[in-house]
Amino acid sequence: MATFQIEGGHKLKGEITPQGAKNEALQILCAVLLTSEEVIIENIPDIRDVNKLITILKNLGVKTEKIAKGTYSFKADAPDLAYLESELFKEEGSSLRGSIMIVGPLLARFGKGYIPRPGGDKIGRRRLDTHFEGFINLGATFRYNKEERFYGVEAPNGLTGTYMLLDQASVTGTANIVMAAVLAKGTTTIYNAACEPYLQQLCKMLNSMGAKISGVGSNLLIIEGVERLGGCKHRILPDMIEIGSWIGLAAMTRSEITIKDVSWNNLGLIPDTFRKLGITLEQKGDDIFIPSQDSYEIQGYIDGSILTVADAPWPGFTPDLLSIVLVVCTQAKGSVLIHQKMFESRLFFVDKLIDMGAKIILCDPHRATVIGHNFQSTLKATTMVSPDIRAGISLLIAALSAKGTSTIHNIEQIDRGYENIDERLRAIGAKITRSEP
Ligand SMILES: CC(=O)N[C@H]1[C@@H](OP(=O)(O)OP(=O)(O)OC[C@H]2O[C@@H](n3ccc(=O)[nH]c3=O)[C@H](O)[C@@H]2O)O[C@H](CO)[C@@H](O)[C@@H]1O
Ligand SMILES: C=C(OP(=O)(O)O)C(=O)O
Repeated sequence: MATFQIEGGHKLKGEITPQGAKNEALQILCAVLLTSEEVIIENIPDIRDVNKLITILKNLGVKTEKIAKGTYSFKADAPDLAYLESELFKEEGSSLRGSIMIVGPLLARFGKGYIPRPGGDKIGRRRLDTHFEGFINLGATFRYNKEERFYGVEAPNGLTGTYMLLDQASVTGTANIVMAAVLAKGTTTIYNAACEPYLQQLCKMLNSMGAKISGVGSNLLIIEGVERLGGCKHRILPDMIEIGSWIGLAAMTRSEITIKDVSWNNLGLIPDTFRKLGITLEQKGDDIFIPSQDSYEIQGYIDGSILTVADAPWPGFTPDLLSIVLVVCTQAKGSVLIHQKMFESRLFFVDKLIDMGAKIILCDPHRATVIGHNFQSTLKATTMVSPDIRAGISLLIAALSAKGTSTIHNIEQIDRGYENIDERLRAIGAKITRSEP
């Protein structure tokens, strides 16, 4: 386990540029399997999960070339499907969540797709029913080996378009079904589709490869199947979760930070949610400027009741920023209810914040009330273990605002989704040291 040592209590200052979006990159990389032609992808973040998926693609026989930092060329003209039945695949495929999205493209193009139970954050139950029900609706047969926790779908005669109403607006589930449907015979209609910017970007990419998807950005996608897809060039959007993390970091450390090139039009409710916590954000071109603020006051509702920040499928507020909002509230003026509706175990990390002196009541696994200190009392440094990626970054933000030197173990969790984070934060004045085991 690698470790960060963080000397907290210092103001930061400067500019930070967000990396490419992790969750978009995972979808886009899987889509390269849909064509035998060259696909060039720009702004790929250099993070653990993405690098693991690139390794899986390489082992699947996809020709991969790094052209420049963040830019790769992929050509899946002669994939080695035998890898899907190897022990190596069982190990590699289960090490991240995003690997599940190779199934749809493989099924569509080669008539079969396999996957071991995928990894990702342990933040509650993470079922895959939506994915497989979608493939079955398109005509695939499904099998699951319970002992090996290995899933398989097959459609030797190809897939056929149909109408389907998803049981939930699953992000990776929608991406998987869309990637299967683009090569199916006839028309597929997907209602209750997820429509995060990650998915909008995936659909744009697929359309540029020759797919016929309409309704992009809504929860009703209509896909007219085509026989083949060609190559394309695609650029990944800035990571909105990183952007939200840096807003939280600026507020908690009372720092003046400019977040560069954020793609404002794709941030949805994120800026306004932080504004409701009293944080000043200014739009300057396509940048976000956050001035140094000695205090930020949580707004109540019009009727005077206490603000709730809750997650919801897009265009609702993303669940991946709730842990960060929670930590920011520990130093706000006022109180808030954080309601994490999607995941059952994502709020348990608040114990660590309580140890640091934060005033938080964990009402149940989904809800926590936070009573902010308004900087009248600083958090105390401590030693902690990062349980998941977003708790990890939240604890790092807490440590940077705390008095004294904190230690965070298991920072591999943070490295899953934040590129070179210690170096980038040191560049704006953070005192962080990494030690490898
Ligand atoms: C690699 C990747 O892209 N991971 C993201 C993806 O995971 P992933 O695609 O795995 O998450 P899903 O969208 O499938 O579901 C997330 C959770 O929310 C629940 N759920 C989902 C939709 C819904 O309408 N109602 C509902 O209760 C699901 O049961 C599940 O527990 O989307 C999640 C939800 O935005 C994000 O946290 C993850 O960062
Ligand atoms: C939950 C997350 O990731 P994953 O789905 O890859 O576990 C996340 O990015 O916050």
